[in-house]
Amino acid sequence: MELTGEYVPGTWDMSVKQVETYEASGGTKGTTIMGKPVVVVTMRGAKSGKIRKTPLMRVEHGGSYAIVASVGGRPSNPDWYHNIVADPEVMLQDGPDRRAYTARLATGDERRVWWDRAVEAFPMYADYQRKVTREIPVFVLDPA
Ligand SMILES: C[C@H](OP(=O)(O)OC[C@@H](O)[C@@H](O)[C@@H](O)Cn1c2nc(=O)[nH]c(=O)c-2cc2ccc(O)cc21)C(=O)N[C@@H](CCC(=O)N[C@@H](CCC(=O)O)C(=O)O)C(=O)O
Repeated sequence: MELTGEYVPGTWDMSVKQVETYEASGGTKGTTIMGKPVVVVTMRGAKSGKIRKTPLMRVEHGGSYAIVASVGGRPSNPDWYHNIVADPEVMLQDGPDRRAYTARLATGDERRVWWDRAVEAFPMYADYQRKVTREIPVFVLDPA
């Protein structure tokens, strides 16, 4: 189910520009960072109700994805974390493919499995986790 409403870009220029390039090229440009694949997740703002779009590392397995609220190892969760908690119905664009997913916070064994997949896809996640005391949240996105 498509998310409708006014898109309001975030405040990190790098992320905003990556979304613009990704979408303007139909998912053929701006699809990597540091040589690793990136997806774009569209969500609803928890406070504003506006449409928000966030580029995140691509972690995929069996048609489901994980998105990792690492924010480069900052001490607090990113704003987008609160959006997903408030409304788990998102769109995820992986290259040219854009589909609806339902997100859930991974815990216990499931988080361990997906965390390992995430670190395999983007090893810096392990460095980020070592830097912070918070347990970096991992959401699993299943096809809606
Ligand atoms: C800077 C802030 O963005 P943020 O949601 O905290 O997200 C910070 C970063 O995680 C975000 O920029 C990511 O795209 C960075 N990032 C990754 N960030 C990650 O956390 N994990 C990744 O795997 C990741 C990969 C990645 C790849 C490429 C790239 O270009 C960036 C990448 C922001 O733009 N805030 C807005 C508000 C955003 C928002 O969603 N507000 C909500 C309210 C949220 C709340 O309730 O607190 C609303 O509209 O209602 C603002 O201050 O105006």
